[in-house]
Amino acid sequence: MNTLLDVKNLHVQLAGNEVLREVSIAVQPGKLVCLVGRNGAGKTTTLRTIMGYQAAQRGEIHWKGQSIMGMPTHSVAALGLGYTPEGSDVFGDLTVEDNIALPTWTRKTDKPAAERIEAAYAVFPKLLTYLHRGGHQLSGGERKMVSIARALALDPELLLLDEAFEGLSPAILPVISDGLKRILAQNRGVLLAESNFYHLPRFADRIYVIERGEIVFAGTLDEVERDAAVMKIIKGVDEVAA
Ligand SMILES: Nc1ncnc2c1ncn2[C@@H]1O[C@H](COP(=O)(O)OP(=O)(O)OP(=O)(O)O)[C@@H](O)[C@H]1O
Repeated sequence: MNTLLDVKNLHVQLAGNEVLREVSIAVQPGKLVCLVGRNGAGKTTTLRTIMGYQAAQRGEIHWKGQSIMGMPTHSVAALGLGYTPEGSDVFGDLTVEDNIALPTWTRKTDKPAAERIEAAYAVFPKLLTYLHRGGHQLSGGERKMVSIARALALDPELLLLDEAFEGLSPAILPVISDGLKRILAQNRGVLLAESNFYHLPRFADRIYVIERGEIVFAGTLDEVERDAAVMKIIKGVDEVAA
């Protein structure tokens, strides 16, 4: 299967500290790849470096075989990488409808805007029931759905998602999880950074565990669960995140 994103041996220094060391991650179309690690392990830095917000000292980042290392963020996004940062970046003064339409004004693709917007609502159909509500009037879960839908309106082939589940009420977790399934069904890849192992969807295809800037494990969810040493790290993750 074609690899969308191929990160190899990435090193990143921040304020003189080596925050990422030898980080390697691959994501294929229609696959959910999870990067799990405790707070401060390096998940956000990994996603920001891929998106070109953060420079790397060494390593390689390839998108469909082409190096994107050092490319400015707008060029990376134009290639088809969408990013939903941690926390809400929904515009409070805009309606749900306008928040989601925004990327179609700023990024033109081969697909008509209406088709891109339709694909975004297909992931979270519930958003259609409060199209005209302002961003300020949304719950945490609703804001999360809007921010993911907005990234999807860019029509990305890969979505980088930072902490999709953090701080959300238990009732909303399955809604986000179902949305992820629909994103994969649209044949988009997803790279999900998550600090709480127990939030990882069972349908995840591959798990990378990151600890102090290094990938310490890569495998399936079942394989992680069978590895006592890795589970010990993950239990620490859960204690921090709980
Ligand atoms: N701008 C910065 N300057 C210096 N150090 C930084 C900077 N940003 C992050 N760091 C450090 O880099 C390390 C990795 O941070 P990062 O935000 O990538 O972790 P994370 O796994 O995403 O954690 P969280 O879930 O808390 O966001 C941490 O030790 C953090 O303190």
